[in-house]
Amino acid sequence: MATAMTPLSLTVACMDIRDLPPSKLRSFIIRVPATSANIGPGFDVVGLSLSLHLTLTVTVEEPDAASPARPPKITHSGEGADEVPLDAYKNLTTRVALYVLRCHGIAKFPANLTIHCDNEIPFGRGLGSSGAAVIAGVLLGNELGELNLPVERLLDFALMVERHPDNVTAALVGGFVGSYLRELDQAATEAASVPLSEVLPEYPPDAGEEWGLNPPQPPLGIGHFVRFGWSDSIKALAIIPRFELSTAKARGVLPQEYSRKDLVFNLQRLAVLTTALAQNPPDPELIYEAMKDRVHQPYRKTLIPGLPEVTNNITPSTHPGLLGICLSGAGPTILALATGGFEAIAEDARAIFRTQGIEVDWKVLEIAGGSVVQQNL
Ligand SMILES: Nc1ncnc2c1ncn2[C@@H]1O[C@H](COP(=O)(O)OP(=O)(O)O)[C@@H](O)[C@H]1O
Ligand SMILES: N[C@@H](CCOP(=O)(O)O)C(=O)O
Repeated sequence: MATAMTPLSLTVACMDIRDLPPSKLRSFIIRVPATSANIGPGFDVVGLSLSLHLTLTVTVEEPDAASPARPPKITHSGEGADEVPLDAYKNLTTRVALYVLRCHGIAKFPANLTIHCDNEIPFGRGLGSSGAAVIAGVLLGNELGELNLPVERLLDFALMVERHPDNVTAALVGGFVGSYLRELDQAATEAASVPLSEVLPEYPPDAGEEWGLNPPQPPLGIGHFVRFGWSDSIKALAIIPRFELSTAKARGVLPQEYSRKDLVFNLQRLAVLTTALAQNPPDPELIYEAMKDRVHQPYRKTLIPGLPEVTNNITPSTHPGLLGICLSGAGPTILALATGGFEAIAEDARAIFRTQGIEVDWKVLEIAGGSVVQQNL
C-alpha cells in the first residue's frame, strides 16, 4: 500500500481527499506529538512538542452486503490501554471528532469506521496526553467530514475543549511555541465559555446514533501563536514519576490572584527564556535562572513530593550539560533541558524522589514536529 506523508500545514493547504479516486476503503493515519507546557515561567503560554506520539490508524469502509453498516469500532494499545473507553461516544478523541462533525452539519460518524489508537504518551503525567487526544479528535473530525479546515480553525475547535492554548497549539503545529487567546467581544466570549458539557455532551447509550446539529460553534480566531527558535543541541529529559496527577486537580491548587512581584518575576524570565533556548551554544547560567517560576510550581509542590528538592539541587554546576529544570505541564513529570549528562541528572532525580517513596522512569526526547495526517492511497 503506497503512503503519502504530509506535514499538517501542507495537508491542510494542499491535500483534498475528495480528489482521491473513489474507493471502497478509505484509510489514513493521524500522528500527534506529546507536549511539555509552561517550561517554568510560561504558565498557560508556552509549549514544546516531544518525540512520543499518539497514532490513530483509521479506516472507513462503504457498507455492502459483505460488510453491513455497523457502529464505530475502537481499539487501543500502549499507554492508557487499561483505562481508555472504547465506546466512540465516551472516548475523548472520538467525542471531539463528533463535535467537529456536528458543527459542520454531520450528525453521526460514518458507517463502518474503525480506529486503532497506539499511544506512547502516559496519561496524567504532564506530557500533554489529553491535548494530544483533543488534537487527534479535531483532525479526525476534519478528515471524516472532508472539511479541509485551516490550522487556525482546527485550533479554535481544540480550544473549545482544552481551554489553555499551550499544549494543543504545540501538539498541532510542533516545536517551541508561544500562544495567547484573543480578547473576544461579549457574544464571542459567551460562545467560547459554554460549559464543556455542552461542547462534549454525555451521549446517552440508548439515544440512537444521530445527534443534534446545534452544538456551540467556536468563535473565529480564538488562539494565536508564534514558533520560537530552538537550539539543535538541546534535548528534553523527561523524568516521569509512576503516579498520575490530573491536570484539573493540579489547576485546582492554584490561587486566583498573584502579587505584582511574582508576576514580574515570571515575565522577566519568560522574555529571556524564549530567546535563550535558541542561542548556540546555549548559556546554562542564563537558562537555569530563566526556567524558575513563581506562578504554578510553588503551589503544586504539595501534590508532587520532592519537586522543590529536585529543581533546587540539580543545577548546571552540579550536573554539567544541564541547562534548566522545571515541572512539565501540570506535573508530576520533571522536564530537564540539557545538552548532555542525561543519566546523571535522571539518576540523581530518581534518588531524590526515592526519599519520598516515589519511583520514576526517564526518557531522553527530541523536539518533535507537529501533527501529521498521512493518507493511505
Ligand atoms: N489517547 C487518549 N484517548 C482517550 N483519552 C485520553 C487519551 N489521552 C488522554 N486521555 C484522557 O485524558 C486524561 C489525562 O488528561 P490530563 O489530566 O489533562 O493529563 P495530561 O497531563 O496527561 O494531559 C486521561 O485520564 C484520559 O481520560
Ligand atoms: N498550563 C497547563 C498545562 C497542563 O499541561 P498537562 O500536560 O499537564 O495537561 C497547566 O500547567 O495547568
